Amino acid sequence: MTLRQRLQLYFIMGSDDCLHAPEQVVEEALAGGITLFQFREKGARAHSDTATRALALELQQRCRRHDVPFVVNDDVELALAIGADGVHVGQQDESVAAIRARCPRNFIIGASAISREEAERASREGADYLGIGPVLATGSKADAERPIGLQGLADILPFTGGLPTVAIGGIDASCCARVMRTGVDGVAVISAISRAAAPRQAAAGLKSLTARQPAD
Ligand SMILES: Cc1ncc(COP(=O)(O)OP(=O)(O)O)c(N)n1
Ligand SMILES: Cc1nc(C(=O)O)sc1CCOP(=O)(O)O
Ligand SMILES: [Mg+2]
Repeated sequence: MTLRQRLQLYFIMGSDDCLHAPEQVVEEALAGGITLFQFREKGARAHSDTATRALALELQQRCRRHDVPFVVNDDVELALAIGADGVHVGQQDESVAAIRARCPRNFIIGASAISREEAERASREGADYLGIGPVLATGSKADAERPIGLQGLADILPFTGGLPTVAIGGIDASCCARVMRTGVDGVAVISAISRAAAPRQAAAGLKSLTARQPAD
């Protein structure tokens, strides 16, 4: 599967995001068909460093068993130390160029963009994919910027240098199909799966809503 295909249903999660045990939520999300996972241990109830590493290793094992790549948010050192498949960084994090210079060749580097300029820079610096948003209002990121909306998302897409893209921020089953019609390769979600009463069914529902039809 190509990275573009891997972005179809990108689940992001840390212990602070979950209604149930994180291991259980990830297991259900994997069973429901997520195609990429990002470990994002942030927030008031986030684990200590030691517990974070232990949880990362546990979740990584589960992703491996389902052949789903495991990406770490922000923490390049943790990602390299545990042999993660990649890292996702935003504008406040280490630059894509600096990470590219010190990481293995096949290491996935994802970058956030909320504007044409940020998308162009990330592409120039060697990012492998872009997370574009917030598209809609989100309750999962305390310092999120103002949402750009579906039109804002569509306006950025011509300036991604052909990189694979994923939309993020406030996406759930009610808007997923509309988001996909902008032309992104997939959606990245936290709460639509992590706070669902039944994460497996939630993931499976999103998976079918993000599936490309042959004519697309
Ligand atoms: C796929 C994806 N897109 C965007 C983000 C946001 O990254 P960032 O702006 O660095 O914010 P934090 O997630 O670090 O709070 C993401 N994590 N994943
Ligand atoms: C982690 C993150 N990054 C965003 C960005 O726009 O860069 S929005 C976001 C939170 C996404 O969570 P939910 O699916 O619950 O809205
Ligand atoms: Mg970050």
